[in-house]
Parts: sequence; C-alpha cells; structure tokens
Amino acid sequence: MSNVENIEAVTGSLSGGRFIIAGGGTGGHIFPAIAIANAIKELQPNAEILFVGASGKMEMEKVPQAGYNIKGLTIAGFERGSLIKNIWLPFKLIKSFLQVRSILKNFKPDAVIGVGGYSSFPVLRSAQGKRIPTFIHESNSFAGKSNILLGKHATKIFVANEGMERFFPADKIAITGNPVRKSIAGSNISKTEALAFFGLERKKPTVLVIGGSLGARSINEVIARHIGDFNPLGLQVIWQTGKTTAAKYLSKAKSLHNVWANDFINEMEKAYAAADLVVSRSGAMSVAELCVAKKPVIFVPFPYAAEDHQTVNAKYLVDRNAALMVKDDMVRTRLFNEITNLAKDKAKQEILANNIAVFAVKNADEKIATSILKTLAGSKN
Ligand SMILES: CC(=O)N[C@H]1[C@@H](OP(=O)(O)OP(=O)(O)OC[C@H]2O[C@@H](n3ccc(=O)[nH]c3=O)[C@H](O)[C@@H]2O)O[C@H](CO)[C@@H](O)[C@@H]1O
Repeated sequence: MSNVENIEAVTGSLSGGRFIIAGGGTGGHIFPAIAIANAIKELQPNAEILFVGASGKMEMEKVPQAGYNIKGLTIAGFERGSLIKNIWLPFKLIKSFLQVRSILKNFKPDAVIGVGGYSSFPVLRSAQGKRIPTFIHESNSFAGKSNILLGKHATKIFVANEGMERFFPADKIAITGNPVRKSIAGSNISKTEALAFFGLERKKPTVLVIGGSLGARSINEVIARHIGDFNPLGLQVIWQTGKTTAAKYLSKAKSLHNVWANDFINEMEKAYAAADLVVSRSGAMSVAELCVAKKPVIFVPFPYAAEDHQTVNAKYLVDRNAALMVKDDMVRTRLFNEITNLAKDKAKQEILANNIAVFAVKNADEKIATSILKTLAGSKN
C-alpha cells in the first residue's frame, strides 16, 4: 500500500473504527467481503470488524476461517419450490430484525457495509434507520432488488462496471472494480509448487474445473462422463464439484492419479497457479479472479442467474477474444471437445490469457477501504 501514511493522516480521527460487514450466501458475496475487511485492517490495524451472515450458510464457515467473528441471523429467502416452507418466513424476518437491533446496540458500529445476500437487507435497513453510515458493494452489472432499495439511503455504493445509474443514485456511485483477495491478486506461487500441492505432475497440462462457489451440475456431468478420458490425452485435472453432488463423484475421481477433486477449493491461488486452462461459471468474482490470474478460460454461464448476467459477463470477454464460452444447454455435446481443442492449442491459450489480463483489477479492495475510511473521517471532522 503506497499511501498508508496519507490514509492514517486523513482517518486519524476515526481511531480504529467499528465496522459491520453484512451479507453472504455464496462465495461471490463472501470473498469480496473478506477482501474488503482485510484492506480495512491493513489501513486501520485497530479497526474492529464483525460480520453478520445467515445461519447455516457458507459464510458461517468461511468467515471464521479468514479470522473474523460472525453472527448468524435466522433469516431465509423465499423458497419458490415449496410454499409450505415459506410459512415461517415472516416470523424469521421479524426475528432477524430483532437480532439485528441487539447486534447494533451491542457492537455500536461506525459504519455498516453490505455485500449482498440475505443478511444484508435487515442489517443495512436497520443501520439506515439509526442514521449509521452504510456502504454497499455490488459486484454484478445487474443490481438486486434489495440493493436498489438500500442504495437510496446508502452513503456510497461501490460497483464494478459503468452504467449502474440505472439502479443507484449517480452521485453515490464509485467505480472500483471487484475486490479480489490478496492471496490471489498478490500471489507469487510457482506452478511447480502449486502442482505439488495438488499431488499432480509438473510437466502435464492441467485443466482446472470450477463451478462457482456452489458447484455446477451441468459441468460436473460432463467432467464425470469423461473423467477417464483425460489421462490418455496426457491431461490432468483439478475438479471442484460443489457440496451437493460431491458424494456422487468424489470417490471415483479421487482414485485416479491424474485427478485432484474436492467439493471446494480453499486454496484458489494455488488452483489458478497450477492451471494451464480453466473451465468456469461466470459469476462476477470468478471472472474478476480469472482476469487477475491471467488464465485462458472456457466459461459456462449459469443460465438462471438474475437477468442472465453470467452470460453477459462471459460474452463481454468472448467478444473481445479474451475467453471462450459454451452455453449451458450445449455442454453435453461441446464442452469436452472445447477443452481438448484448447489444451492442444498453445497459441490460442496465450492470446486468451493476454487478452483477459487487460481487464484485471488488483486493488479494488484498497480503493473501497480507503473510500470508506475517508468518508467516515470526513463526516467526523
Ligand atoms: C448461482 C448464482 O446465483 N451465482 C451468483 C453467485 O455466484 P458464486 O458464489 O459462484 O460467485 P462468483 O463466481 O462471483 O465467486 C465465487 C467465489 O468463490 C470462490 N471459490 C469458488 C470455488 C471454490 O472451490 N473455492 C473458492 O474459493 C472463488 O474463488 C470466488 O471468489 O454470486 C456472484 C456474485 O454475486 C454472481 O455473479 C453469481 O451469478
């Protein structure tokens, strides 16, 4: 960080500061939140940070692993599949607002930062009701309904792309990019080291398969069907299955010497360092990380994401010759061929890697943390 001293000069009056970061549900919300928390701590080592998530969700495991405390709300989302399950929803919402009231009363935050996901809404809404400054990070090019509502009374809204005035008041928007974890953005792990970590061979081309933070059923089906076909082609595979289908695939995959498989990869910086090419969903953070990691990618957008934004994300890069794309309904017939073709074509890999790297943003975490601290210091002066 080049301007830590400057920041301290500006934010000195905040003396550490107390921050709540609210949100979660998927990795796409959790990991940028952790990146922002780390950047705040780097600028203000005395800052106190508390996360608020939803009980039973991924953040309750991943946030403590990153060294932060988290409180879980009883909140849940609307279940489209089963109306009966929604009977308790109003009660859960009321309970969550009561839980938030007590969290705010006890923790007394100077600011609340919302990153999207179930817990963001009650926490930011309650904070706004108490006139506590609120900040929002929206990683997608389409804002969700709750962020749009919260944006009206937020102090500042950090976004990845231009054109977000469709959703938020223009004067509150700051374009920062999406905050990629330092372990990835500042990684200097060598390929050899990374392959050794996964128990794979140093000289074989390596395909990394990731289905977003929860795994991707369509990608998994293709990889499972062809799992024995990679070795004869001289390829090895790092495969993240996601939790729901892990049991179905892991025992077979783990028995193969050229395959490393798990339901989740905690060491993504090593996975990127090991990979020659990547197959991935195109959620906002996966895309941001692949730009930073400079990898040739075949995207398979999740077709049911809001406003089909994963296709928008992937297409932006495909149109600039910076990635390949296979639509979800074509994976069965096309994905394995695309993988083997790209694996053979070193020149294409290089072009895609160079072109995707143009879109890398490495310091969004610092930009967001700096802006929050400066804004708060300004409002206290
Ligand atoms: C199905 C769905 O609604 N997906 C949304 C969700 O995706 P999802 O949670 O999959 O989010 P992203 O692709 O944005 O990010 C995934 C994150 O999980 C991490 N990771 C993933 C796999 C793994 O094994 N280990 C690991 O650490 C990645 O490094 C990345 O940091 O949030 C994104 C950001 O709001 C949205 O753009 C996606 O559309």
